[in-house]
Amino acid sequence: MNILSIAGSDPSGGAGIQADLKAIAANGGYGMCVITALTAQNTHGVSGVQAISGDFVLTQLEAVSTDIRIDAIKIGMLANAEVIRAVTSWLETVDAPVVLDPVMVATSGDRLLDDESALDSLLDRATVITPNLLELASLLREPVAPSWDEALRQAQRLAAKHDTLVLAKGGHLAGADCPDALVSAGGVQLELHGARHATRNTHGTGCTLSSTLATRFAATGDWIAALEQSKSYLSKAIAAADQLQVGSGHGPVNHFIDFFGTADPMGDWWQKIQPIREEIDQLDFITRLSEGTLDREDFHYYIAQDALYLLRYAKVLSLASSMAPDLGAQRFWSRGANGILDGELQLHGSYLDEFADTPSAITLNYTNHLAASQESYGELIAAILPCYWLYQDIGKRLAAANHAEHPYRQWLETYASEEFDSATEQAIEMVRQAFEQADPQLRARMEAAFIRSAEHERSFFAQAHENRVDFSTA
Ligand SMILES: Nc1ncnc2c1ncn2[C@@H]1O[C@H](COP(=O)(O)OP(=O)(O)OP(=O)(O)O)[C@@H](O)[C@H]1O
Ligand SMILES: Cc1ncc(CO)c(N)n1
Repeated sequence: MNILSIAGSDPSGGAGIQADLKAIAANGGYGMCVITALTAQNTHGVSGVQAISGDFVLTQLEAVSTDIRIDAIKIGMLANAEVIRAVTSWLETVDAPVVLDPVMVATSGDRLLDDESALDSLLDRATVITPNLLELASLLREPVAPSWDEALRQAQRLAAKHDTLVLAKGGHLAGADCPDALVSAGGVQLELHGARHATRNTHGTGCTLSSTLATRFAATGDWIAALEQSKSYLSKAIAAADQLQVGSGHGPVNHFIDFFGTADPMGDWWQKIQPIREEIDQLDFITRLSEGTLDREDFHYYIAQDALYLLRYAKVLSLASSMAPDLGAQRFWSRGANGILDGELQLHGSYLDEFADTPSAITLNYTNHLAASQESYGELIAAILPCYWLYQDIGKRLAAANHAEHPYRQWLETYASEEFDSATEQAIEMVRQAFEQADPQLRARMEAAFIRSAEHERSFFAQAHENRVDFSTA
């Protein structure tokens, strides 16, 4: 589907044609853009506008339409009457559906159209007009609707006046709800209510919604389905906006959230290792440990290997501490290393006559993977994380099976403590922060390191029963 955006440029990338191209691509369309104006703007506001001449807007439009099939058009900022005349005359030569976002002021309050009445000539050609509450009132030359019900009546009047559909947007209303409604001359066709996300990063929501609507209509041929899909996409993009950290004012929405994970990347990782978590739960080692029927010998084999693992793991935590970007993280990983050396390993020692000195192949593989992840801090702590998170998760279930006579009572208690919960939560947060700062390549490496460690955890638990592969030297 080829979608043409006719709009202004926002060099900060969150609104205008930049937002349109991102939204069109994220929704499966091929985006094209004819630029009507250059703006100088950022997340705080607009500091300059330079309109393109009507003639050159027309030259751009003709270059596109004489060569490329256009499946839908989205119109945004038009700057002035000259540009509007150029676009209106060109539209007589094409019959694609038009979503017209009557952009008059930016989210920051800056004006983006010098003569609002000039829009009138274009409204009849639109298929859908998408005004916010202020633009709706302005197009009708009426006062701003004081309530959503009145906004719906205004939308109906505008639809009747121009024989179009009107998408009334309630983003500027006060309250927890963000309603939108598709209205025709006959009345409301579809009303959607979405939760208002608590974020100041809503720069470009209107641009994103209108270009998504054009794209989804080109794909479905149905305005109702197109609006449902568009609202759901925009809501996800707004919910994930704070992850972007672009600028210090009203930042952009997160257009590609569906490509790089759900709103919480850590939740997404946890989902991805679900099959591994299930396998661990079903291992003989875990079920027998929980029932208390695990052979002493198997338990000792595990504990001996785990002691060897922990000695190396403590070194890896110290390394993470030395690579940490801030004091809080440095202290956290260092405390983790100390906790192992002074706490967990004491417990292991209490089960063992002496520490084994030969790591199994499985133990060695896991610690080698940790050591191989030290190229960057993000990757290293992603590799470290499953050891916290899986033990905390499994620890909860094991603790539920614990009782005074349980042969492995002390071990079962260790990983179900509040301290371990809190350490796990902090470790997840450290990784989340590193992930948010990482570029896409590092994010991919972090995720791979995390999943690989989870796989090593499974093999580690399984090794007492399944494959005791020992290297002759280690
Ligand atoms: N905080 C929010 N949480 C959820 N949805 C929101 C939020 N803010 C705006 N929206 C949605 O964004 C879309 C655009 O609405 P709005 O009324 O803000 O349009 P606009 O003023 O044209 O946008 P812009 O601010 O980009 O110019 C609507 O679907 C609205 O429901
Ligand atoms: C170029 C451009 N178009 C539209 C908007 C509306 O948000 C904006 N801020 N900038």
